Amino acid sequence: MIKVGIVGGTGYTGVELLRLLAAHPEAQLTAITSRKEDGLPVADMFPSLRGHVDIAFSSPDKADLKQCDVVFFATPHGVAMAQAPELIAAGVKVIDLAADFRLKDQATFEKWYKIPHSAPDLLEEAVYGLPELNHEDIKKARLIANPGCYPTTMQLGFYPLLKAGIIDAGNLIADAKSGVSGAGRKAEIGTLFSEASDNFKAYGVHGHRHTPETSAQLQRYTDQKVGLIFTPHLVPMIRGMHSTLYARLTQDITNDALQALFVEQYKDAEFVDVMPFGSHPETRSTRGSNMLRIALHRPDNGNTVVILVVQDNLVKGASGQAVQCMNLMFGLPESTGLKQIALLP
Ligand SMILES: NC(=O)C1=CN([C@@H]2O[C@H](COP(=O)(O)OP(=O)(O)OC[C@H]3O[C@@H](n4cnc5c(N)ncnc54)[C@H](OP(=O)(O)O)[C@@H]3O)[C@@H](O)[C@H]2O)C=CC1
Ligand SMILES: CC(=O)N[C@@H](CCC(=O)OP(=O)(O)O)C(=O)O
Repeated sequence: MIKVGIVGGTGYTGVELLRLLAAHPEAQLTAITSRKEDGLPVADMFPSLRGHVDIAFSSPDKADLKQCDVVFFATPHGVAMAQAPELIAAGVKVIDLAADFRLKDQATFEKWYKIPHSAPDLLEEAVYGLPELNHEDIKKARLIANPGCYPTTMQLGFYPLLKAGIIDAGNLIADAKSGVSGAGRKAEIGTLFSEASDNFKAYGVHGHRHTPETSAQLQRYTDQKVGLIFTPHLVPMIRGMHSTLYARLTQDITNDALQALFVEQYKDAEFVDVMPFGSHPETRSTRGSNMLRIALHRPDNGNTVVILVVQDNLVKGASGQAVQCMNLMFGLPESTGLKQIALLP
């Protein structure tokens, strides 16, 4: 059994990790931290876990994380970088759901996250945890930088076209919508029911930290200079993410050939569903599951491809993806414990 620790077990990605790992046949929940709930049985806070999780929260300074084989950090940016060096030196694998190790360039990280990086020596070693594109490196990794939720949709949507060299990489556009759980469980005015429900708005239009993350990753796959305009929106639902991506074709290609590119690229990807050309994927078709669905469109058969991508921000956009990485790091089949079918309605 893989002994698992979770730092930040009371947040939304933390409890999602608990839901997935409690049902994982090879994982043993060993330490779960909370600064505020030290000693409280986990299932007292989350009754959905009664009968499945029988340990209590412990404060991060008391939790013996070094006895674990892997520790997930489901914490705000800046927490994992403080503890990862010691854990890794002790032979513990680390999976950070925050952004501490996602950007290789320290200055870019500090510019966007406005905190000094305390473990820059680990930036080079960290492996970006997007299994569909980084499978082999993840298997060997000691430290995983789990991708942001929006960047997962943007990368998996643009990648086949970029790799084929048939789009203008300098003019990528992503118009994306997230459910409110994307902002986490912490108390904030913007996520109050009366602020976020029956309402719809864009945010971060002049610049969002997921733009440099996505651009830096996409840049690995093309010689052209990547240019990305990304506009996130908050939609009045709890879970779910819908990204509408636009790319300009630079070569003649039929719709069948476009579709074939995506089908071929993801034929072995258990968690990417390339739907029939012209489909309209719904966020609820991924709710609670680790599946990401993609559908291609070509308005008026012109030179713009529209790529629709949906996922559950808490599963494929965060905790499910992190468990997928754990499976690879420990030599397990990638889908172990991740076969949940989406909830409908
Ligand atoms: N929500 C989402 O859809 C996604 C989130 N992420 C990223 O995952 C991370 C977690 O997000 P989310 O679960 O939404 O956040 P939440 O705000 O819901 O939870 C944060 C958790 O971190 C703990 N925590 C906060 N500060 C510290 C600290 N200094 N030391 C130790 N623990 C701390 C909190 O617990 P306590 O106060 O009890 O200690 C809580 O359990 C974030 O970095 C987020 O950006 C990534 C992709 C998607
Ligand atoms: C709706 C909402 O607020 N979403 C979050 C993104 C969540 C995520 O992926 O976060 P990290 O990259 O910070 O880990 C945001 O836009 O800040």
